[in-house]
Amino acid sequence: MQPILKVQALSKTFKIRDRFFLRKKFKVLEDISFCLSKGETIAIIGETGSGKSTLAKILAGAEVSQKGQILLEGKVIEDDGKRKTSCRDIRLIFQDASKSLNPGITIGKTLNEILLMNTHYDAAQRQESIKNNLLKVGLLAEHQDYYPHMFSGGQLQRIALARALILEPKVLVLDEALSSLDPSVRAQTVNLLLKLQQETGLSYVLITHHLSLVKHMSDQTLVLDQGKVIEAGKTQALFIKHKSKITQRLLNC
Ligand SMILES: Nc1ncnc2c1ncn2[C@@H]1O[C@H](COP(=O)(O)OP(=O)(O)OP(=O)(O)O)[C@@H](O)[C@H]1O
Repeated sequence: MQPILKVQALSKTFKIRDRFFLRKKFKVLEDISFCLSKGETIAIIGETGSGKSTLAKILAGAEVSQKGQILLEGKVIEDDGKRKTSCRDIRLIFQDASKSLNPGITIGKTLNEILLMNTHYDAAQRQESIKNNLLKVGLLAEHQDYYPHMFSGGQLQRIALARALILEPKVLVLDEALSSLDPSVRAQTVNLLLKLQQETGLSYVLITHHLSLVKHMSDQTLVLDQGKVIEAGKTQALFIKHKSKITQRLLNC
């Protein structure tokens, strides 16, 4: 079966200045490759600074790579640093949902603007889509009239999810998206994500420091160290048998 997402030899270099203000190149990702099937989850783990968030941003089109390809359903969407299509099929959710919401406008308006910019829906269709998406993530239709400060942390993460889902993406990239939630809200959100995955065949790229989430949610796991893949495989197998000391250290956390 053709993978929904295929990443081939993706590399990224940042230009930085060292302490003597000299220009230096810093390789943050080197030759990253993986495949993700429809309805599957891949976890990306690694020590701090290993390049996980940079990879998440590149996948979602918020940052560009320098080399390598990203293919979605067999079609090249990024080729050696050139993004070919819009990023509505791969959506990113990060840790603090409130930071990405405009505090001055209601949730309904935020969702409506996304639909206005990305679809040809008329007003009635947009209203229907907003209502359905809020219900899909376990919120109420009335919540569209609320402002971001009127929600709890868990509800804000659900809004981030509704905002990501409203354009019917194929892949969701969850960059520590569940980390700031307290354990019971996190468990509810995980169940919601798994239910959505079962119902719609969504695929997830899960970036997290929480090993219990990796075990519970992911089919395969990729271990990054200093921008390189040092180990990859089926999650269950990787937890039982791994070769690298870094993986050992991460799994013992
Ligand atoms: N825009 C940038 N310019 C220069 N260096 C950057 C930039 N963004 C990230 N980096 C560097 O790239 C490296 C990887 O950062 P990244 O945020 O991808 O790591 P991470 O694995 O997500 O870390 P964490 O687990 O702490 O979130 C870090 O050394 C970081 O300082």
